[in-house]
Amino acid sequence: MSSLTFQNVSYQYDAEPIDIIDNLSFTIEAGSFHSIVGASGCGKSTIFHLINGLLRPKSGSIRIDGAPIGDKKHYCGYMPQKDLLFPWRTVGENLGLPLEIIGGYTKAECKELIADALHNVGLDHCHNKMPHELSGGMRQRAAFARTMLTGSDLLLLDEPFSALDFLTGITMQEWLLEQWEQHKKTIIFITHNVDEALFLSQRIFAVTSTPINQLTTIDIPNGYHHSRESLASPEISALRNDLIQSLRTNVIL
Ligand SMILES: Nc1ncnc2c1ncn2[C@@H]1O[C@H](COP(=O)(O)OP(=O)(O)OP(=O)(O)O)[C@@H](O)[C@H]1O
Repeated sequence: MSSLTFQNVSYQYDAEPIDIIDNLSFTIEAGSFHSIVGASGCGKSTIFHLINGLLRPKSGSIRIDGAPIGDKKHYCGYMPQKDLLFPWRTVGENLGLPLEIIGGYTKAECKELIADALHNVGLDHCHNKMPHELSGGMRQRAAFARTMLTGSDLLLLDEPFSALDFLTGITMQEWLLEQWEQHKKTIIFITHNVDEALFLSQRIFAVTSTPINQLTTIDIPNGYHHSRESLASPEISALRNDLIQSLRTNVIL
């Protein structure tokens, strides 16, 4: 399991004269489920790109288990909003990608790892299918399986269910919780959807300032059952109202 620490991190895009992230510090404990919720364009994906190394902070440090990310390899799996399965590869071949990147696996080992990963997400029968033959929910499960095959303990999930219809979306939320409970990964989940964050998370980081110089922390009470019924409880309803109120102060129109 991996913990993550941002220490005084700042970032601005070269094309933009202003900071997107300004002296931001926070910690995420190993094995936890955090959501980041915030208005469109506030910098949530930028935080992910700083964690996965696509962007480098202008100042400050990002550490995994206490070590700078520059010293680490294959420390996180990243699942973007669009599944980005390669349309010319079968589902099985798509899942094999992270194994090819990491290297060192025999053909037989790859075959077994891919078969296990497909089984884990309920897609045993899809190994030889092309991505366009899958439904939206199946594609997201395949993309999640591919992210799991990075072998990383830290998973960054960027709005993975936002393009799905409502019922598929809530089914996928329940499925993701089961995956988290089973595999004990550290998950950071970006969403615009307040109820999705309340349903899934142990802690929510709300982006309530631009540039992002702090994250407003909302802790979900211990003993919360992560069920649809609990979402309607007075305690969670009060949290929902607080969260919406604080997010509204930062809407960029
Ligand atoms: N490559 C880039 N070059 C310049 N500016 C960028 C770049 N990528 C993002 N930005 C700007 O940085 C800001 C934050 O973008 P980011 O994608 O992190 O926001 P977000 O909160 O993830 O948005 P959304 O919820 O809409 O996906 C936005 O103003 C965006 O226009």
